[in-house]
Amino acid sequence: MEGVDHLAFERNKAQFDVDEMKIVWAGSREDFELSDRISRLVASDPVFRKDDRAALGRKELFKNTLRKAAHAWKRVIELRLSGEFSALEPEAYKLRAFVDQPAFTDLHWGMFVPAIQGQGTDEQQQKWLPLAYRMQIIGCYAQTELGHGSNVQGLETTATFDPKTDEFVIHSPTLTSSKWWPGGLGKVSTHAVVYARLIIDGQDYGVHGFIVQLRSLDDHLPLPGITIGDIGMKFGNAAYNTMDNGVLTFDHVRIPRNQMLMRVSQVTREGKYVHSNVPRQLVYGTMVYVRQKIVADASVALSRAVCIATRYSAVRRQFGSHNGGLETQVIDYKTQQSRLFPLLASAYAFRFVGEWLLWLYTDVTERLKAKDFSTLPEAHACTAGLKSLTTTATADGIEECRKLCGGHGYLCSSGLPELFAVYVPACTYEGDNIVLLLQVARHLVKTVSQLSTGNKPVGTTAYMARLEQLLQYHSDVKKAEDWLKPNVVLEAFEARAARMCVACAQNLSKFSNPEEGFQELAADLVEAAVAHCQLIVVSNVYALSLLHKHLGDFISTGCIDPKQGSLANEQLRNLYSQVRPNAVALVDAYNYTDHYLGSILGRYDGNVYPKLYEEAWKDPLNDSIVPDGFKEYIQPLLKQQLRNARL
Ligand SMILES: CCCCCCCC/C=C\CCCCCC(=O)SCCNC(=O)CCNC(=O)[C@H](O)C(C)(C)COP(=O)(O)OP(=O)(O)OC[C@H]1O[C@@H](n2cnc3c(N)ncnc32)[C@H](O)[C@@H]1OP(=O)(O)O
Ligand SMILES: Cc1cc2nc3c(=O)[nH]c(=O)nc-3n(C[C@H](O)[C@H](O)[C@H](O)COP(=O)(O)OP(=O)(O)OC[C@H]3O[C@@H](n4cnc5c(N)ncnc54)[C@H](O)[C@@H]3O)c2cc1C
Repeated sequence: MEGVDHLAFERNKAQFDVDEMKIVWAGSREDFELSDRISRLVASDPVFRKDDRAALGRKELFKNTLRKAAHAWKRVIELRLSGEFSALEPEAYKLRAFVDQPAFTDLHWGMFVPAIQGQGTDEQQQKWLPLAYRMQIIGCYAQTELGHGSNVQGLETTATFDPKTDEFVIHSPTLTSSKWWPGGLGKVSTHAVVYARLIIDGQDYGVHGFIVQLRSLDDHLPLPGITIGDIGMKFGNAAYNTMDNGVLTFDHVRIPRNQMLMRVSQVTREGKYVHSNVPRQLVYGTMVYVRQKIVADASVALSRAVCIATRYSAVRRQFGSHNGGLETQVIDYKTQQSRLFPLLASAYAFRFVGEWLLWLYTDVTERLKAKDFSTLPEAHACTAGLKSLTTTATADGIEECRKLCGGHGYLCSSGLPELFAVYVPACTYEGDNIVLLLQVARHLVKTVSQLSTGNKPVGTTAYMARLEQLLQYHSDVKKAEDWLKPNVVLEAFEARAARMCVACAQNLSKFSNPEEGFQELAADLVEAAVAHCQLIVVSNVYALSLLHKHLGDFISTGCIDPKQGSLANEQLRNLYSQVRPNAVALVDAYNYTDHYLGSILGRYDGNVYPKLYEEAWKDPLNDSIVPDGFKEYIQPLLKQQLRNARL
């Protein structure tokens, strides 16, 4: 029934103030009001409709994306959403988020602009940023090649300095050096920040960034020497196919010398290479920025899936009917709770860890401006590790939510297949998750090895300073409620991470060649890195379900014994019972519109069955009663069977 709240009985059970929780989730009252206003604005605009997306072919889908991006930009300007003429303002960023369709603009604003801001000199910023802010040029981030993505130092594209003309010659010497993957490159970008090996007088100075114009600003055709196109359909139907991930090769393309991004190092008119007194890793700065953004976005994607699965689990009933009464809501099954509630808790935990990481990133940015590079390794390890941890958990969590919705979760109208397909590449882009965990492991092993030299660990590794105590630690939990004390949980996680790191460091020391040892022990190192990253995010329910999931680690490192493991599980069951009456209210606190959720199963009013039924009839296959192809392919079969039957 329209207008009836089928979930009202669930909402009435809530034991907390949902409106207050909406503000906690949003970050502040101001943020809440902004999100609320912009999400409604997007939901009520027919151009931003997305319920028809799954049935569109690639070309229509792409054109639809261009239309939405252009309309979003128009809205930003018309409504003066941002004080400045830029889509980097929070209002414009939210508008893009609620439009919910990946587009070239993500890479323009999310990587091209930040690359110039972070690696361009003041002069370069003054020249390029106003053009980019007004979208008079559209840029992408062209780093990955057909042959190399993770190994940035292995890139093959060359930028050779020509002192005669004061230019760089950008060239793709091999097939594997073709740029491959950059979003926005395939069909839209006029410019790119291209990462290439700098060659001066035959000497290779490693990978640097260059601003290169790709297409004419008049007719959009590729400039001479440039071959460019889309790399083809990707996983899922609509999903990430709204994006024109591209291929690009250069045949001796010339650009002026001043288009090398020169904040970190410079090439003079005479062809002299000058490296500023800053770490070369600043060339990787854009990746650090985007990894932090990806962590902040993980809670959004996971919370959408959890919202759908929670509401639907309260609507869906199976078994348990007595005397013709109602069947049991599937959310009341303990197995459903043990799969769903840790994800609900994770979404909240990731929301808060995202805020913390933004603080850390802002802090390191301020320090870098003051030429203090001391916290850069910590910022790199935290952004890399948390990007890996949160995207893996979110991708797995979305898929779990699909299963939690049974068969109907497999329908596109549940919103879950597309959410999964659009999200899962986050485990790969901006750094493959395993490759990033190995970076964290390097940081941890280094921290452990420096303890003997008296180096005091700081930031998220500060717990290592208490190594002796953590190596002696054994949990003193005696009853289930003891696991409710935050300190008890935290210490167990600290001891587990510390012991796993120390074990890795000890095993590494047995190798005469440390690099060989690192390769050999990589799987253990990744597990130690995960333990460290989980320590960063632990909080009550979330922590206990993790402890239960990784019980083997906690017992084998001697932090807790099997009895204490069972007590944690007992406490977890108690906590699930406490979450149960609040579950629907906890997902209401995300304040998502039905437009944004894009899911019949997750509708706010819980009116699932009539709407599912209605939606099925909208499928293009139901446009005709007898399908196209009947006469050619089905009828002859049927007739033949009839003939055979007569024989
Ligand atoms: C409206 C706005 C919308 C905004 C939306 C934004 C969100 C957009 C979302 C989605 C769009 C999709 C975007 C996808 C884009 C991409 O994928 S771009 C390509 C990304 N590529 C990668 O991430 C490549 C991964 N590989 C690497 O990062 C590196 O190659 C490596 C770190 C794995 C190894 O680098 P290498 O130079 O070989 O380093 P090592 O020898 O291992 O280490 C040397 C030292 O450098 C330190 N280090 C490494 N990286 C960094 C860093 N980023 N920052 C600081 N320091 C770093 C490392 O720890 C070593 O230190 P020590 O010598 O002290 O041990
Ligand atoms: C949707 C999408 C959008 C993208 N957008 C952009 C973009 O805008 N710009 C851009 O430049 N790039 C972009 N990329 C490329 C992306 O950054 C790379 O794909 C990513 O960094 C992974 O690199 P790779 O593909 O080389 O993976 P590989 O490194 O080839 O990974 C293959 C396997 O090898 C393993 N592996 C690799 N190295 C190691 C190691 N040292 N130790 C152990 N295992 C290892 C990995 O774990 C993985 O299992 C995008 C990719 C995708 C999927």
